[in-house]
Amino acid sequence: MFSLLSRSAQKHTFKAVRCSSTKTLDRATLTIRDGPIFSGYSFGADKNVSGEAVFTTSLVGYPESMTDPSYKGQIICFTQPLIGNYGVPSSRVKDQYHLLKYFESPHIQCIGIVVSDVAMEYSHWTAVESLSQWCKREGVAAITGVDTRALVTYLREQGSSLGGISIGETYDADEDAAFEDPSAINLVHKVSTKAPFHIEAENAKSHVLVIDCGVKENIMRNLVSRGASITVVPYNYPVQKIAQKFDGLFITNGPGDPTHCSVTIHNLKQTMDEVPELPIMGICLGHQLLALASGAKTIKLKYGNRAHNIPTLDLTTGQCHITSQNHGYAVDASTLPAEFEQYFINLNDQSNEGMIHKSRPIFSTQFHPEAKGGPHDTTFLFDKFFQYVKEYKGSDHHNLSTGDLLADLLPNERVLQ
Ligand SMILES: NC(=O)CC[C@H](N)C(=O)O
Repeated sequence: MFSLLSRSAQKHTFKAVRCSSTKTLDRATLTIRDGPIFSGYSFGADKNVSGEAVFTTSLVGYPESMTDPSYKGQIICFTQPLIGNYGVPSSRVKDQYHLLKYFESPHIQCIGIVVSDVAMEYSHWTAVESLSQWCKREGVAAITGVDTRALVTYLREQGSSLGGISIGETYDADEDAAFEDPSAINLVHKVSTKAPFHIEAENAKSHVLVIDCGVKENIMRNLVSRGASITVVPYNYPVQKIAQKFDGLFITNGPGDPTHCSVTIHNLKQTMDEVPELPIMGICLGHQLLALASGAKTIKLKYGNRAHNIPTLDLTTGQCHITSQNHGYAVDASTLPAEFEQYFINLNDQSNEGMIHKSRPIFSTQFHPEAKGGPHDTTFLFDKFFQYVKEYKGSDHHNLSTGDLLADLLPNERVLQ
């Protein structure tokens, strides 16, 4: 059994664990700030990186997770011991909505990955390259041969930590480069669209405004496939000025500390004040921003929740759903304002997983109902949102006058379809 002493007291070093394909690979080291050091082998870009080291226990879905903009600036450790065996599909394949079929964004968003044993050979009918080739091509550091059980034990005991991957034969732990802390900056600014764009649904039944804080393709797919045309705007777009022209408002997932998005929080608050009947749904960062705009507070969790099988209780029905999650922050349920109630709670750590307005068509979830890949237990929440949209469209409150909206909104639009 290893002892997990702080690095100032003792730098605990783990030798590379046995893994396949190491003969041809360069040495690499994963260092946790004030924590252990792991020797391994590089199978990605020849590049030293640092960021927040987080772990996910999902068994599949590494292409989707690595392209999820919510992982921006993070080093993902996969606890599933063998990663890469089904290769990587093409980023060029699109679906009928012109959305990426296999990825959540066009590029890898995390800065590095850590695995116990990478599969350099792969087999899958959609695969066009190996995980190693993809990481190299995208400039992402990757280390194999790491005792991921020891790493996760450390992260669970000490909490989220900064880490660095360095490539090379010799590594001197005393010459650590400064660790970059991605939570110190507004990562949403890096991943949000720079200009509004529009996706027209065939035989559109509604028009939804989407605030892009780092949107996943499958969130847009879940909206458009339900007959909604969507207009997607940057995270800092003054949505309060145009919200009354839409049938609903959606706030997406995104990276980093939600409190950095003060402009989005301000805009959301004004929108809720000025268009009180507007249906609103938020996911993950979208949930946190909606909570902050309503007056609640967020907290940083010790090590976050990243998995595809987290049990979550729906407090309105008593039903448990298995959910996909990827977050390091959470809404402090004790600070929810009186007009909201908790919607879901996490059955592992009791943290807040959603809120719902007591009288208005507004709700949000910390977990991911769009979950790609899977599970799909909670996609009914998109149907709930569109039920709200339908009722709003049929109500007196909503005088839709789209008119020249798109022309005003999208001077240099990227209209898809
Ligand atoms: N997936 C997300 O939207 C993540 C939300 C936020 N960045 C967090 O880590 O809590």
